[in-house]
Amino acid sequence: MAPCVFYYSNSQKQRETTVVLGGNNENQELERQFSPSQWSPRMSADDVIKSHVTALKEGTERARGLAQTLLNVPYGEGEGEKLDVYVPTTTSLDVPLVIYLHGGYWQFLSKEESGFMAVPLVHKGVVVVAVGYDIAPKGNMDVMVSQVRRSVVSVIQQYSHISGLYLCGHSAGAHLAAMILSTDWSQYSVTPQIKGAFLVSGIYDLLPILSTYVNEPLKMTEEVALRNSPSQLVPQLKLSSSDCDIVVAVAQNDSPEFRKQSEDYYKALESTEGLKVTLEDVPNTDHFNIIEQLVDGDYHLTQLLLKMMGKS
Ligand SMILES: N[C@@H](CC(=O)c1ccccc1NC=O)C(=O)O
Repeated sequence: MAPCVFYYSNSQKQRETTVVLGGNNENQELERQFSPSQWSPRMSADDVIKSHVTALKEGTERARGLAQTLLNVPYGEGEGEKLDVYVPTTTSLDVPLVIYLHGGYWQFLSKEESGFMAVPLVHKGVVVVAVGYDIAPKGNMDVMVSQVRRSVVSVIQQYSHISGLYLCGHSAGAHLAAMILSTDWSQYSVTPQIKGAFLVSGIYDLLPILSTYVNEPLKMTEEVALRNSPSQLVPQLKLSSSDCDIVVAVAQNDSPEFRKQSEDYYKALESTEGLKVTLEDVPNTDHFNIIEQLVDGDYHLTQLLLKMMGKS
C-alpha cells in the first residue's frame, strides 16, 4: 500500500485552488461537503485520515493474526480481482458470511486494510470476506461495479454451504454494496440471495460529485454517474433484493450533504413497497470512526450486524 503521505485531505488543495482561481464559492462549498475529513470533531483533517488508515491497518493485522485466513483468493482473471477470507473455527451448521467493501472514494485503500472488522464476527462464527477492486485511476466506475458484482458470484459459488449472505460497505464501499443490491442477475451464472446489507456513510447519487475533486481520477461523465447511481436504480433493487434487510447508517458528524445522501436513499427505499429498510443515525460518530469501531464487539453497529445474522 502507498504510504500515508499520499492520503491527503482536500484542505491544502482547496487553499491552493482558491489562490489560483480566486475561488468559486458554490463549488468550494460542495467540495467541503464532500471532504469527510473536514467534518470530524475529533481531529484535524490530515490527522483524521492518518488515524483512519492506521486504525484499519492495525485492525486488519490483528485479525490476520487471530483468525484463520485465505488471502488473495482470485475471483476473476485481473490482478486486482482478489479477496481475503477470514474463517471462524466452528462446528455450527449455521455459518453466515459477510462481504466487506472498503471505502476511500473509489481511489484510496484496498483489501489490505479491510479485515479490521473480522475479529468480533469470526469469534461469533461468521465468515468475513474483504473484497479487493481496482481503484481509480486503474479502475473506473463501471469496472469497479462489475468487479464487486463478480466477487459476490464467486463467493457464493465457493461457499454454497453458508447459512446466509450479507454485505457491509463503508462510504464508496456502501455505494458499491448498493450497486450489488441493484444488479440484474440475469446476465450472471447465479442469482445471489442477499439476506442483509449494512450501508455505512455511503454516497448513492453520484451526480453532485461530478464537478468536485473526487471525480478527478474517476473521470466520470454524467452518463456514467447516472447508470452507477443507486438512487436511479431503486426499481431494480426492489426486483433483485426484495428479501434483503437493509440498514442505511450515517454518522451524526457526517457533513450535511453526506447525511442528505443517506436520508434521501433511505426515503426512496422506504417508500418502495415490500422493502425492509431502517435508517441508523449513529450518535457520537464521524465519517471515519463510524466504521473503525467495528473492531469492537460491543459497538452498536457490530451488535446490530450480529443480530441481523442471528449471532448476537
Ligand atoms: N479527501 C477525502 C479523503 C477521504 O475521504 C479518504 C482518504 C483516505 C482514506 C479514506 C477516505 N475516505 C473514506 O474512507 C476527505 O477529505 O476525507
